[in-house]
Amino acid sequence: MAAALKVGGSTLQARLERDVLVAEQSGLLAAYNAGETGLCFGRLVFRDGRDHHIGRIGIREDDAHRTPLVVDWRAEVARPFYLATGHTPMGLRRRRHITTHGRDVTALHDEVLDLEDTTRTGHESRDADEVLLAALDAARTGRMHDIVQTIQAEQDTIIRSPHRGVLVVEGGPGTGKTAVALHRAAYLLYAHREQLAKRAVLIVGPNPAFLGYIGQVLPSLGETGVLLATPGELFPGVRATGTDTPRAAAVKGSAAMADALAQAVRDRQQVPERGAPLIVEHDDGDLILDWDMALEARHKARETDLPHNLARPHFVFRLLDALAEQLADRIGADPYGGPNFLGPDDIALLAKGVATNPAVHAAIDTLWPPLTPEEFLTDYLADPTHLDDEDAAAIRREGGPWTAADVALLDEAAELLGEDDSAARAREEAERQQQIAYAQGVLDVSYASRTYEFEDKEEQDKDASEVLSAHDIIDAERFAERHEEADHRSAAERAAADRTWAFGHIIVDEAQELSAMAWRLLMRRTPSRSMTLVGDPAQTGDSAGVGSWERILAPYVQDRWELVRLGVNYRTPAEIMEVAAEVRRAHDPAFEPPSSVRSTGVKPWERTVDDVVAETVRAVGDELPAEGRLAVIAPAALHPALIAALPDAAHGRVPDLTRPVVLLDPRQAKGLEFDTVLVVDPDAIESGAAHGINDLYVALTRATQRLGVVRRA
Ligand SMILES: Nc1ncnc2c1ncn2[C@@H]1O[C@H](COP(=O)(O)OP(=O)(O)OP(=O)(O)O)[C@@H](O)[C@H]1O
Repeated sequence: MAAALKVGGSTLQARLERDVLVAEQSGLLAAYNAGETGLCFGRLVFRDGRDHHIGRIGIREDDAHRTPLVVDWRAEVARPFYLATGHTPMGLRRRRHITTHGRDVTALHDEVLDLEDTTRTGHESRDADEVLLAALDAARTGRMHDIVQTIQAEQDTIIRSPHRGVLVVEGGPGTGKTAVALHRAAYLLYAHREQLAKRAVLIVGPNPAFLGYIGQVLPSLGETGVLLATPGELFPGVRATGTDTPRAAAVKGSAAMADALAQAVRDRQQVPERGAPLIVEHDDGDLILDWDMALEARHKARETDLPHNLARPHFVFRLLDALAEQLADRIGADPYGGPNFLGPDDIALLAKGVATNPAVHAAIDTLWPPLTPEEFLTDYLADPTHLDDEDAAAIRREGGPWTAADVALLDEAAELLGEDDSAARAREEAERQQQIAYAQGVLDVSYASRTYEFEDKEEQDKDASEVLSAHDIIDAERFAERHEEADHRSAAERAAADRTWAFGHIIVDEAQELSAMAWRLLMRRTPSRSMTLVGDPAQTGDSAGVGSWERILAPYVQDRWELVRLGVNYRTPAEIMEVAAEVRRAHDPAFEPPSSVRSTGVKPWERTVDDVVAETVRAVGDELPAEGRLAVIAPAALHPALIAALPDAAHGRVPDLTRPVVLLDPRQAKGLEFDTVLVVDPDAIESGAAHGINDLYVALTRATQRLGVVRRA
């Protein structure tokens, strides 16, 4: 790859070749890297003698038949690895789990599924879940790992679901929703490589720390055609660094904003006041742009139903015509009432004068200005209209950085405004013509070399006529287009820079957190409506439930969506889950958490103290695992004191989760997990936000081993 990147040359041909090479090499590199960890993790021996090794990627022998050596876990033939049971062995005689460390095999676990088979390997395990439990018990690293070795049957069904529309995956904490969604992306990329590699997959997660946490999973499976983004990163060129009050975010996210913005765009299409026309100085006499004239032009422009910037030329041309006509009428008028003195040439000349007068354009611009989404929204937020007074006050802002909620509004504005890209298109067309000329040159060279190749041959003419050269089957225009297709960055990179990109599939984690305006944005990014949504009503700020999925999805897909549920908690041991469930039961006595797949025998502790910071520091000292990670989850207000007292803890907007101790607020902790978790001042977390109980529930369910609660006296 390094060599490929160094390939010099500024010609189009050299650049194309380099880009193709780099794309190829980076794909290969991802596959090789994936191969370094757990390349092969399973083996299936069938009763009929078939014997397959299963791995993260498929590998074939370099023989004439390209014999499979390792079968990709996503292939149909690998399915019994995840689904076969003693009850339904799916033709299996035995299933082996192979555990490796680097290039060494460190453990083998065999399961015999054919009871008549009496041969033994000595690796038979008594507990079928041994490999799963070992994976769940392992020390955390601060990065999510793939689960291909231990995908459970209920998860496998979702990962391979043939459903083409919107699939909603619901489940309590730690049920593997995120893991399943990521593996589904990997599966879809495998099963529909043709469509998806070109269109890329978008994964939307709640915050940058979470994206950092899950970012390695797909590359570790050899998949790179994926773009990860938070909802605040979905408008190319804009970085959302500001924050909104919860009230402002709620107003900006509400569906009513779509109408308000549409109205506000119409407000920017003005006409002069009646009786107060605009007077424009012009060499051939002042021009009078009045109410009537502008109203007629605006009516015609709006009739096109085009977005603001695209309808604008219609408005401009109508007015230019009307003003030229006004001038002609005035100059050429016959005082005795006869026909106009001016001939068509004179009129054309007058029209040209009007159309090239900058003052005319400046006047028209004040009525129907060309607008960028950024300009428009900045103005709108300074003086929000078409909202009730309280809502308007909540979002009013003069300048300042963009927020995540603004991003959906910018996208909405971009739709309403449209982009007048005629200048850019003219440039592109000129470039295309250049490429065609270049391609013609290449074809001419190939034609010349064809004659040369056959020069020595006796029956030169006959042979030559039977051999098709590039020249015979392709013309210069098509040749140029082909090169253009092979050109450029990866699909994911192109997608990241293009607001109008249509993704092949979108995965949304914490989907119930998204606002109505954010849904509008995401739906525009996936015209095919191929999506996997992940959420848990009990962990989100919304009063959710199936009803809310229907409310969100029905406007876009009617009833073409499917809900699946996961019911087993793989992360949190039973002891911790009991504490978390108790907290919820105080509000909802019937609450049932997902059942934990394991228990550790370690009970969570709780201490009530006056000085929560000092107690937290002591607890960090006591609880810090020898291996693995510890998180302190505390309300944001306590962070300055905790940062001072725990100087080694990672903290901030995107904390480094691979450090031994990390300080987070409850919202940042969403989706993450740690060996040990200390929850500080739970009462403040619970009362700190509208759905504080959900935030506390999230905080209490992040640990894989130990939980401590430091309560304020
Ligand atoms: N089949 C499995 N094999 C091994 N580990 C698994 C399996 N399923 C889930 N896990 C592990 O369980 C943990 C929880 O998974 P994940 O984060 O996907 O859950 P979640 O439902 O998204 O949780 P939350 O809603 O609480 O964020 C992860 O460490 C994941 O790797």
